[in-house]
Amino acid sequence: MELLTNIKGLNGEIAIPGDKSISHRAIMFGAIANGETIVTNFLLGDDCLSTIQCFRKLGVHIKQQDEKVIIAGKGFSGLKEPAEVLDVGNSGTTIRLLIGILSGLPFHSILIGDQSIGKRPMTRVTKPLRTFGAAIQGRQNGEYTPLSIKGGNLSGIEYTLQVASAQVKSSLLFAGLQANGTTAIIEPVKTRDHTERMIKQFGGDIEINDQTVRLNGGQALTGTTVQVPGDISSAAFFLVAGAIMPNSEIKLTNVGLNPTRTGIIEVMKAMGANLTIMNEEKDASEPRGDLLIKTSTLKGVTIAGDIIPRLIDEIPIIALLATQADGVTIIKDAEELKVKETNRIDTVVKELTKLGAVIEATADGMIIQGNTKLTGGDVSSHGDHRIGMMLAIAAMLCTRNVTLEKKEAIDVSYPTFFDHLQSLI
Ligand SMILES: O=C(O)C1=C[C@@H](OP(=O)(O)O)[C@@H](O)[C@H](O)C1
Ligand SMILES: C=C(OP(=O)(O)O)C(=O)O
Repeated sequence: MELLTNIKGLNGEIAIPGDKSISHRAIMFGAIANGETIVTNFLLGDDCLSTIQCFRKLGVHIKQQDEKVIIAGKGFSGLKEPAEVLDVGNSGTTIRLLIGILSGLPFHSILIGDQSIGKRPMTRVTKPLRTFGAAIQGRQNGEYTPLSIKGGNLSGIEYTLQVASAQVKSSLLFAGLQANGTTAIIEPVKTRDHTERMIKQFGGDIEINDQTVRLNGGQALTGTTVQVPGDISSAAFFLVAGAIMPNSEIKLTNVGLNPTRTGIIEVMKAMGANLTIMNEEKDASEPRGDLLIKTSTLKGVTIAGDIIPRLIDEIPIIALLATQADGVTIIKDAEELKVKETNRIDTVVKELTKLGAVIEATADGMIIQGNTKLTGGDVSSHGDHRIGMMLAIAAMLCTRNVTLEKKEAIDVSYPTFFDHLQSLI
């Protein structure tokens, strides 16, 4: 598609669509709890729709009407052996969390996904889940899909995460809920805590002590109402757009502000962004508020260490932000970018370079020169939603034509992205 270029300002207000991580988990907890769960502001992205389809194949009755989803939960024991293969599409969250759920269930299931999923590492979950007692097979000893799982009879374990990953932590917590005894997960670096919050919201008991999360198996959860806040990872594209475009002022409403996700706000403020948080609701099960962003004068920073998991999905758009700041920006400790929908170090560097950015890949991140003029060219999302959206924002600063290949990838997390962008012009 031809992207919009040469834009002179963005103004208006956007209600950011539901959070992807929370939408997935709302379906999963709704399915394993007893009784009805009602989810509002559910994200209608392809990834979350894949989660719904998988749980339907596991025998769960799920009614979806636009952003409202009603799940008839019957507990873990209400899940039935699927007669068909479970297809997670492009969704890493769906597959890794589902493996944890299926590990506790006494039946056989097969999990597949798209080409990108076929390259993403699964040993990070399959190895500790085997220690719980699950039988899991797959290519390269359980590293890659297709995976086959025969679960049941789990015993709780104590496990220190080898990578900072909320998907691994959550997968093991789902297994722990079904295991005999106690499960303890130790996180060297804190990652998003939506699973822990939702266990409490569904009436479960979970102890969080510094960086150790502990729960007992055999707990019964109860269905509830989940009001999904807007996704800060989606808001990030418009935060950056508002900051780097001239004559801009954008209000983003109902954005999730869970502290394990707000690294982008801290980095933008450190870079000098004219960003204000308004109408904060701190006491909700998931904190939320509105964000106001205005055209900003920015400076380069170093982004490294414990903040990385708190902004991991925002790094492609932060790279674009850095091209418009004064000075150099260095991103370190972000090797995990290599195992996302694409190798996001390579795809960011390759595609932004085509548009005129000066950016260099390093072993664990990138080095971005600031104050660069973006020109134009033919770019591709490589099938990665976050790369596609970042390029669409970059194009608005370009002086020549920009075409985007594989724009449909954006439907994974933000199907209304282009409508929202257009509404600001
Ligand atoms: O738990 C989650 O919902 C997610 C965790 C992160 O992945 P990792 O756990 O692999 O870091 C993130 O990149 C992904 O988009 C969603
Ligand atoms: C990495 C992402 O998602 P997932 O791991 O669920 O595919 C993402 O949304 O950026």
